[in-house]
Amino acid sequence: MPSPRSSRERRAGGSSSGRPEFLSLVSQRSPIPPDSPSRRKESGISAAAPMPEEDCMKLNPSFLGIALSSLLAIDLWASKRLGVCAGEGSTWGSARPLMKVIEISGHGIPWLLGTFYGLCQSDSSAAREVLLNLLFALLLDLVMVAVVKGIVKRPRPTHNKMDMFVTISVDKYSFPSGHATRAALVCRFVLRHLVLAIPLRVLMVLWVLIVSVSRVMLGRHNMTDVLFGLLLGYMLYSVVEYCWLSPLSAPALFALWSH
Ligand SMILES: CC(C)=CCC/C(C)=C/COP(=O)(O)O
Repeated sequence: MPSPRSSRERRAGGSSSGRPEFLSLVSQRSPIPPDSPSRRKESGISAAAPMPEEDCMKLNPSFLGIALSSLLAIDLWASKRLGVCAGEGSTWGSARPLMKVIEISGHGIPWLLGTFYGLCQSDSSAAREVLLNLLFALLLDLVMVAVVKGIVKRPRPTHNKMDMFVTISVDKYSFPSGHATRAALVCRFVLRHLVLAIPLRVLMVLWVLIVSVSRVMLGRHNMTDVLFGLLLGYMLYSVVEYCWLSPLSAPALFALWSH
């Protein structure tokens, strides 16, 4: 009965130097190209099963790939540690009701209803213009967040309890945080278009920070979801400013709201 070693050698072409790990050394001296059919036969590698390219890439991950995976690992780890209000039994579980009030302050429904109500009640054309654009900004934000969530499909953190007030189907995904985009967008909008005293302006910025931090503390999001959300909301404001609706650019819309 042949020994396992000798049968392995026969498969490899009868020589131990035919083992694939020695091929690079052999090919330095041999005139036969390393990927020629005879070399493959010698090494026992089937011509019908070439080494998949993606396997080679896994062995040589790019610097960017390593940096991204490390960032995501740190993000998951830190977000889990910061999710101190994720459940009633969590470290800061008693602060959960307060966090949920903060959550509602950045929810789309109160902002949409409030803006719509203001629009119906306003009797100055300047106020109507600002509120109509705020309504446009809120709707644009909802659509953009839904599109990105639907494309990225990043699941919510495992420690999140899905007990949020009114959600839509894409809200099972976490990237980006809709609350963070809305808070950043509304903050830029309000600071630009409302004449507010300095303490109120500071309060507005604080509200954005509190809403953002509360998303991670509630366990709803990872930190990168919130950071990207803030960036997206900030940029969306520039789009709103660029597409600003006025009685000149959208007369039909303004005719709808004039009493
Ligand atoms: C139903 C409407 C009008 C808005 C949904 C608002 C909502 C639940 C967003 C999700 O926010 P996060 O992504 O921050 O969890």
